[in-house]
Amino acid sequence: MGFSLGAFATPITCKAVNGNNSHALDASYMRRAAEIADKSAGFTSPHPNFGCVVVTPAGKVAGEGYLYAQGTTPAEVQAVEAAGDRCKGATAYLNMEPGDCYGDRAAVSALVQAGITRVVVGIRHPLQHLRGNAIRALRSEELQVDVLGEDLQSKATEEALKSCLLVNAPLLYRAASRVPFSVLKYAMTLDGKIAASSGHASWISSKQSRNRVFELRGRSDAVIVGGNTVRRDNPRLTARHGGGHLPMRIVLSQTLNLPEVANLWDITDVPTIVATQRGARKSFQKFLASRGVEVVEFDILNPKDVMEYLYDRGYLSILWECGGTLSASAISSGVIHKVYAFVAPKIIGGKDAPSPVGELGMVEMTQALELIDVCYEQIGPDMLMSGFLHPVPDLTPVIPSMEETSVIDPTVTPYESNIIFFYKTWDPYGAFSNFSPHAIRMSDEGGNYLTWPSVEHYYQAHKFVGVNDPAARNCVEDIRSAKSPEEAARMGRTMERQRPNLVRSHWESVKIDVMYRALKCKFSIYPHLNTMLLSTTGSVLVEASPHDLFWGGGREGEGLNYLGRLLMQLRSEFLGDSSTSNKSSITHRERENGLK
Ligand SMILES: NC(=O)C1=CN([C@@H]2O[C@H](COP(=O)(O)OP(=O)(O)OC[C@H]3O[C@@H](n4cnc5c(N)ncnc54)[C@H](OP(=O)(O)O)[C@@H]3O)[C@@H](O)[C@H]2O)C=CC1
Ligand SMILES: Nc1c(N[C@@H]2O[C@H](COP(=O)(O)O)[C@@H](O)[C@H]2O)[nH]c(=O)[nH]c1=O
Repeated sequence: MGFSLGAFATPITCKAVNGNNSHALDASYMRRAAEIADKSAGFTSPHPNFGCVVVTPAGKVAGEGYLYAQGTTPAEVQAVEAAGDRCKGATAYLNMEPGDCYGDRAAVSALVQAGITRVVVGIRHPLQHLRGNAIRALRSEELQVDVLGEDLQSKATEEALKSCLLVNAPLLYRAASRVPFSVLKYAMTLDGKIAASSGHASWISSKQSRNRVFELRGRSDAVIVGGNTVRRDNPRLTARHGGGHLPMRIVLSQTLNLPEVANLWDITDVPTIVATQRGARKSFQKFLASRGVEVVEFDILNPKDVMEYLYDRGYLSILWECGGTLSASAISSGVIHKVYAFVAPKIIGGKDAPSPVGELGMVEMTQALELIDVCYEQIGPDMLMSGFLHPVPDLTPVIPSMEETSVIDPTVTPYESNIIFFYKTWDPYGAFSNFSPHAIRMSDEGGNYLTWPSVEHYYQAHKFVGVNDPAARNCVEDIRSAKSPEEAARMGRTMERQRPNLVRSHWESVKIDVMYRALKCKFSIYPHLNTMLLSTTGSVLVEASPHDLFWGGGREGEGLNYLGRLLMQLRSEFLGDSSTSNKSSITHRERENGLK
């Protein structure tokens, strides 16, 4: 579950009373909203893709609209304008909750003023500071708002939800993983070669396939190749499909041993960045700069650091059009999310002819990376196979509904709740951190009381408690005597990774209760901590850990914030507001998915 103030602040006045039939209709209009949202992807600089479909009570589509580019007329405004009077009592389908970056409520106002009475939302806005705002505003205007996966749950709506996730996959990856969405594309012969053994590669795929590549480039913020591809192919890397967005071109070259004459140094139509190793060929760097090519130096040039850098520059999606050496490095670094393989019905042979992915260090077929959500499409004579290496992050079902929030802590009011962030122990509410130096005394399995230097010590050690193996028992003792909470965390995580056989069975399903017990003890035995916790009544508590997406809230609200939730639950119990007092009442369908 992800956390957002918007989610906590959503009242439960509007629950859909829908049968499966109406779910199927909702799903089909929502798929249409996602389909039209996607229209802008090829023509504008990448941005969230919004689509809106207005449907009358009689089931007729009265108006449609999609956002052409950031700052242009919102999809919702266009759709209600197109529908005119037929908006009265109609339903609006939005693939994504509108963003409200600058307090601009144009989308919400248009729906309200047009007389729309029901809004179906595909996914909540993935960015935490925008998530839930528009939904809350619409509900406060008495519109019925149904969110897929929250208010509407069925096979049909699941499929529609998927199309909403796909149409904004780059934004979701960016929000969840803090890297741009990366697609590896290559063209290969039927015998798996991306060039002849001479290195010659133009062309493997057909003209139709290459036109599709232009479209893919037009959907991306940048296209990446390695130095060898520049030397070998002298590519242009432009999107030549008749107008639209032109991606930035990026060359990754460690040696900077690149030709002085190259199409990529002509930046008349589109800029080029060369990413290189610090200090490489300074004279050539100067030459590139004189041509207007930007050079960015990295201490160690590797795909991960380059992706983090591009994330910081605000990039959403990257197309990798490199050869096998660089693609292997990118895949090994975990930065590639999706693959597009164009397979041409040609055989070139050649034992030294390059293949699309170089060395990954795998030796058994069982280690092979399996693509998910695979699609097959014939393009001219070629076959295009595409699929994901990582699942598209689904932030929607991880947002707690208001009911769940009320169960966790009834003191949190639907509107205008404050958020109190805590993380490092020296922060104002740092004592809420599990690393705070507050020892706890807890009874073990045999009923004997043991002292643990911090909640973190207790939590980490309990990964190995009850396992009938002397190594596990040693592990528990070693963690208990760790010098610091940091040390305990490091030991627990390392041991869990290196010796998974020592981890107690069902750890994933008991870990919340383990944490709950430790926290309950900590906030019961230290009166000043108890007072501090109660002083936060009415506020949402969030552990602002950017790394831990299970116990923490993540950098952009994408984390599940279980630590914050448990503290709110305890606060509520201490106030006598909840009947649950012996164990964590957080019963969550994602409990078993969390990682720490
Ligand atoms: N059919 C197709 O779809 C495609 C075919 N090709 C063909 O592939 C061949 C080139 O393949 P290949 O040499 O693998 O491709 P690349 O040039 O795309 O990648 C390798 C180069 O990337 C640079 N690089 C920077 N950082 C790294 C890193 N961390 N790990 C690895 N490389 C890094 C190096 O450049 P430097 O040496 O300058 O330091 C390295 O030589 C050519 O024959 C080309 O025609 C290429 C792309 C697509
Ligand atoms: N050979 C080959 C591809 N090669 C890729 O396309 C680049 C050339 O792009 P451009 O100069 O813009 O036309 C080249 O450097 C390599 O990255 N792509 C394909 O779709 N099919 C093909 O058969």
